[in-house]
Amino acid sequence: MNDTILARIADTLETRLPENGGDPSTSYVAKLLAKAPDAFLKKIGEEATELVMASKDGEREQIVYETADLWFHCLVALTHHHIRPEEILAELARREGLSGLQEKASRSA
Ligand SMILES: N=c1c2ncn([C@@H]3O[C@H](COP(=O)(O)OP(=O)(O)OP(=O)(O)O)[C@@H](O)[C@H]3O)c2ncn1[C@@H]1O[C@H](COP(=O)(O)O)[C@@H](O)[C@H]1O
Repeated sequence: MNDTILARIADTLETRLPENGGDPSTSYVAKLLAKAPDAFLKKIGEEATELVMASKDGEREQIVYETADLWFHCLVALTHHHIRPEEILAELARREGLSGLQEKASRSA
């Protein structure tokens, strides 16, 4: 049983894939996936820009809202590529405690 919100949303998004019978006339996600990758890439670009603007303005509520939009559209992209959010969480866990500066230095070593 997938009990995190990201896993539950991913489960739903998988049902919207064209090969799983996703119907663009009843589902926003199926509409995006039917026109993959261009449709969701356009939305990711738009939502990222909206987050940049909200951050510039320092509007707390708007930052939360736009980040949710961006994360959601990233989940749609992952669904298209058959990548589960758990893989992203595992990658973040792998990086936990490793300073970005340290990691960058190790690349040039
Ligand atoms: N979390 C979301 C979610 N967040 C945002 N959105 C939609 O993403 C779109 C964001 O686009 P904008 O804010 O730019 O609004 P817009 O201008 O109307 O959008 P466009 O027509 O330009 O694409 C809106 O239509 C939102 O409703 C979402 N749509 C769906 N979900 C999840 O996905 C599930 C499946 O959705 P359907 O496939 O539509 O049933 C839902 O049950 C939710 O859990």
